[in-house]
Amino acid sequence: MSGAAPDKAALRAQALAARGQGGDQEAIDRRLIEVLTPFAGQILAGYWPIRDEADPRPAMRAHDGPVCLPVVPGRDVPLIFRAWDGGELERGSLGTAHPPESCEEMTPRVLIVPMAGFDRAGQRIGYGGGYYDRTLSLLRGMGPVAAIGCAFAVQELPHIPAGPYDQPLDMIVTDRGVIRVGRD
Ligand SMILES: Nc1nc2c(c(=O)[nH]1)N(C=O)[C@@H](CNc1ccc(C(=O)N[C@@H](CCC(=O)O)C(=O)O)cc1)CN2
Ligand SMILES: Nc1ncnc2c1ncn2[C@@H]1O[C@H](COP(=O)(O)OP(=O)(O)OP(=O)(O)O)[C@@H](O)[C@H]1O
Repeated sequence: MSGAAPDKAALRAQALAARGQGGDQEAIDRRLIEVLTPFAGQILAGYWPIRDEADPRPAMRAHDGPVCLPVVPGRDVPLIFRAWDGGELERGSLGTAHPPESCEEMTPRVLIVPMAGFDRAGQRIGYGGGYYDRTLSLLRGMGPVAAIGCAFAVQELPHIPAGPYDQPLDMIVTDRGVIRVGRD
């Protein structure tokens, strides 16, 4: 292995281990709320954190507009999103929590995207299901979408090799700053 580029599984394991160190959650809250201000009135997709993921819920609660959460409808298909008004959630099979079927399905215009790892070019690694790649590809085909990655700064990796399906992020918010992809 020496000299070879680390593969995605190794990068994912490295970033997830680093995630355990955590970071300044309040700094993430502040920055997320700030970058979301221009999206007032638009539909925001957040996520319900699993284990020690950075928590986007304070920013979701502060959003001035409709908020929805992802639902996994099955393997190898895009996520769908259901309205979340602070009500009860159901447990999903992958350790997720999502609104019940009675909640309206929505098409978000801005998404806070969970990440295992990221790099400064806006490439991201998730849990490996390809869910956000498929979802962003679909949404971007329908109109303008802002994908905002959210993670602790310790989850940054020097370089993530981009595959053909990988959808880059537009912005990354960490406890140490905001990375505006393509504008730094
Ligand atoms: N909070 C959150 N919600 C999300 C995602 C995510 O990454 N984070 N997803 C992003 O695609 C989708 C769900 N996809 C997932 C794919 C795999 C696993 C998974 O491997 N779960 C492990 C636990 C991992 C851990 O705790 O660190 C498991 O259930 O064993 C979870 C979600 C939609 N919702
Ligand atoms: N639009 C797509 N069409 C077909 N296959 C796809 C698409 N997007 C991703 N995939 C496949 O999904 C698999 C997982 O992709 P990847 O490792 O990039 O997931 P991830 O970004 O870590 O996961 P997630 O987005 O769920 O957090 C890969 O085999 C990839 O080829």
